[in-house]
Amino acid sequence: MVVLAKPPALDQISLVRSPEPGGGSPFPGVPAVDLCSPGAALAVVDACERFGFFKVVNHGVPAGVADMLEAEAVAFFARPQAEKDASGPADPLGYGSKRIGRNGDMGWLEYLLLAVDQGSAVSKASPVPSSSLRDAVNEYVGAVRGVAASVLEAVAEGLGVAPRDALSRMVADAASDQVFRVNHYPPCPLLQRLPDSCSVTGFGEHTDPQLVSVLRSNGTAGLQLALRDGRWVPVPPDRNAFFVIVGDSLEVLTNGRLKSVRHRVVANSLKPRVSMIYFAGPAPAQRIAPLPELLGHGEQGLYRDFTWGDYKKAAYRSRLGDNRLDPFRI
Ligand SMILES: C=C1C[C@]23C[C@@]1(O)CC[C@H]2[C@@]12CC[C@H](O)[C@@](C)(C(=O)O1)[C@H]2[C@@H]3C(=O)O
Ligand SMILES: O=C(O)CCC(=O)C(=O)O
Ligand SMILES: [Fe+2]
Repeated sequence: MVVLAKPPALDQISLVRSPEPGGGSPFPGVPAVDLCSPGAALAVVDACERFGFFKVVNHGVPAGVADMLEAEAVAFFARPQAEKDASGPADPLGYGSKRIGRNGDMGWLEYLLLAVDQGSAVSKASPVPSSSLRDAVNEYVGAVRGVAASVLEAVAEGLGVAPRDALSRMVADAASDQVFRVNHYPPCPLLQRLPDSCSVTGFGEHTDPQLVSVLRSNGTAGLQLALRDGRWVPVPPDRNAFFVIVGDSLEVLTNGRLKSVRHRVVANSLKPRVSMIYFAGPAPAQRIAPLPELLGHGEQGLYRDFTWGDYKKAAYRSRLGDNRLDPFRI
């Protein structure tokens, strides 16, 4: 047996095996959908059923909106540690470094986690380090929540659910629980001392609890997703697209027809990765149960009744990699 000596800086961070090529059917690549094209609704549902993941292209959000936020984020993460720590520790909101959540998960990253108001502005409760960063987040979130709404409308239409806003209105609700996160994965030169088959965990494998998450990153690779057969595949970065991730709540609302997707980020030895993710969650009182149109006559839902508030509370007690839906399955 080969025993790997981990450099001390990585002591508490797990190593991951790099995806191995071969086995299973070949991954045809991440589906790309133009939400304005004819057939978009069916393409969205097909991608969500097969992968729980796709990318939105030709989305109409000006590149400058994301670039401005990325520049602000890079400037913030370059500040002295003590200044960044003044916006933390993340519990759950604010600046966090290496620790993810409250239950011992660790990754090679630092981040800012913020709550978003209905006016798509960062909520007053979130510790935002500067007014220029706040302005950039507000402008970006204002645009990206429109993408999330269009995706949820396409899902409803593609599944034949009426009205078309049956899902998107859960996120538009005045009390909806929207979260925004900027992750910075610094280069991890220590990786070069590990065998090629090994990587360092940036963000450990997990599913997102919300309905959908909309992710945009810079051009640095690292995101991977688990295919339905359990194989991990890398997602080529595309700074001009938004990646959409199906979350646990959408899985339940569609009675398992769309399944949430496990994903993770591995560290890069040379280049920093910056990602920004908008998590579209419903109001705490929202009942998360299969939409009646998606249940056949007399068919039972696969999950016991719960509200988003119940689920979020349970999620925050879980470890990142736990299968959080399991206790809710009938
Ligand atoms: C370990 C954890 C971090 C997390 C809360 C949790 O207890 C389990 C879910 C995690 C997750 C994953 C998706 C999002 O990044 C996130 C903000 C969320 O809503 O659920 C994180 C939570 C977090 O980092 O606080
Ligand atoms: O940083 C990334 O690319 C993905 C992070 C992620 O999955 C998350 O924050 O939930
Ligand atoms: Fe995630």
